[in-house]
Amino acid sequence: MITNEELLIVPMAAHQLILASSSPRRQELIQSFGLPYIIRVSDADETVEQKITPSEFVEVLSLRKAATVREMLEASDKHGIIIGSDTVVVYNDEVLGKPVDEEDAFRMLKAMQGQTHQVFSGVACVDAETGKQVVSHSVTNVHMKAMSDEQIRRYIATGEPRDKAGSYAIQGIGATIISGIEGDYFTVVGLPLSLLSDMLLEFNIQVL
Ligand SMILES: Cc1cn([C@H]2C[C@H](O)[C@@H](COP(=O)(O)OP(=O)(O)OP(=O)(O)O)O2)c(=O)[nH]c1=O
Repeated sequence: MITNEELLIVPMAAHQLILASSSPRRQELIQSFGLPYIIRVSDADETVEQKITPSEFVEVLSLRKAATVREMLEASDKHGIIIGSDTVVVYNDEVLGKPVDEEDAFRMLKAMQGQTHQVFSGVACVDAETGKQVVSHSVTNVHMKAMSDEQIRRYIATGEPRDKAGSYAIQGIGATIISGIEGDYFTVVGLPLSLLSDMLLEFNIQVL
């Protein structure tokens, strides 16, 4: 016979996170929760036509990534919480995504060196079964050291800037060009774990 206590535990254990991301960084970070998860990559269109603020932008895209995965799931697989996330760098009112090529990366790093920029990361949680949505974002200020053109070129030659918003990775050799941050580190890496754990509480998922 199943006791009431067991009944409380069973639905929690059955919870599953569905990470809607192709980003190896996000995949690594979600592992740290120690909860069962699977990955389903969304093919969401990442263009936004209307003029919106960076916080709206990352929230819209995070939700779109999660919602696209929900549409892709077979009815029988619609269990768990789908997590979508999007990260952009904002400097001088310009929203910087991933560089299109090395010149684009150079342009971004040249502008941001010696200055402070902001990193916005959005997170969307969507219940695969009910469609319930919770969306939020977090912002971190990042101070980048002054760099010569030669240093910027050397960094680009490492290949690290290629698939990163703002053309750098704080978790890689890019750490050496950052002098400090104000705010959450994981917001910069691309998945605000602290914010996400709070959001999951709204789906009765307790990370700790
Ligand atoms: C600023 C910064 C960004 N990034 C990365 C995180 C994201 O992978 C990427 C921003 O691109 P996104 O478009 O947010 O994500 P993605 O296309 O890589 O993955 P998906 O949409 O499938 O989830 O930049 C770092 O890894 N380190 C950093 O310091």
